[in-house]
Amino acid sequence: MTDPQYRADAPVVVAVDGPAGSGKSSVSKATARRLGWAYLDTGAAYRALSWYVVQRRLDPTDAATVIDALPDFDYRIGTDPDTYHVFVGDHDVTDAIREPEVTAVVSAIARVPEVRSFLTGLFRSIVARTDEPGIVVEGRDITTVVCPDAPVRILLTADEQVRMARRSAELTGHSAAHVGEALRRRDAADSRVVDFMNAADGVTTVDSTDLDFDQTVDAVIAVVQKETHV
Ligand SMILES: Nc1ncnc2c1ncn2[C@@H]1O[C@H](COP(=O)(O)OP(=O)(O)OP(=O)(O)O)[C@@H](O)[C@H]1O
Ligand SMILES: Nc1ccn([C@@H]2O[C@H](COP(=O)(O)O)[C@@H](O)[C@H]2O)c(=O)n1
Repeated sequence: MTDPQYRADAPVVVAVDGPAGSGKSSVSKATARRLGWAYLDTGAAYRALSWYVVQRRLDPTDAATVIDALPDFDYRIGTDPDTYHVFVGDHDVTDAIREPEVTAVVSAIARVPEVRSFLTGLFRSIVARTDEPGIVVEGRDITTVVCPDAPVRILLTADEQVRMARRSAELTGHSAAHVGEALRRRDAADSRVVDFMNAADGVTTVDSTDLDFDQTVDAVIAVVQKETHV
């Protein structure tokens, strides 16, 4: 019997994983824009849930409390790379979810299995509802858990020192040492939950250590073209 979720015009999925600061969001967004496809930032959902928990003055380290918050978590995200916005209820949290207070607690929220399965379901339904011919989906477990059957699966990486330097260049008012330490700590915590440092079978590694931004987007698009002939 045909899967009821099957659509003959289902979007081509480009799954992108990688560590913090590897360029997943910016490179995936630029790739989607160049292809005229949709873009889904999955980290934004983990961040928005963290924002919601902090706003409600709940304890982000208490898994039961976080799980109890899920049914009321009213989350919406745009998938147009040019008009990308994130909402929780009526609040536009697009900028707020990038604040260091939110980033500091997101790994604790992301390690809760019930949170992961709730958000994985949400991501899959957003992908299934995409009207564009393709969608670039980026995060930590897209190539392995969320969309393991995607025709294009990429691990986007760069040396830790390079990632730290790129991240601290965009955060004014924070010391490079502090930014670097926060990035390293978050990667260490996140890698206990999912492996985004090593490419799973069939996943292509794009290492941007020695590439500039445009060269990295070109490299990702070359993988998409090779795998899908678009
Ligand atoms: N190849 C590159 N050359 C130079 N700068 C880059 C390159 N790729 C990404 N950047 C820059 O590095 C910074 C981090 O990129 P981005 O925010 O996209 O990373 P990320 O992997 O999504 O990080 P996080 O997981 O922490 O959200 C951005 O300022 C981005 O413009
Ligand atoms: N597929 C994903 C995506 C993200 N996370 C968690 O969210 C945090 C924020 O992600 P960014 O990509 O916006 O930096 C990240 O540190 C992870 O804790 C995840 O677990 N799985």
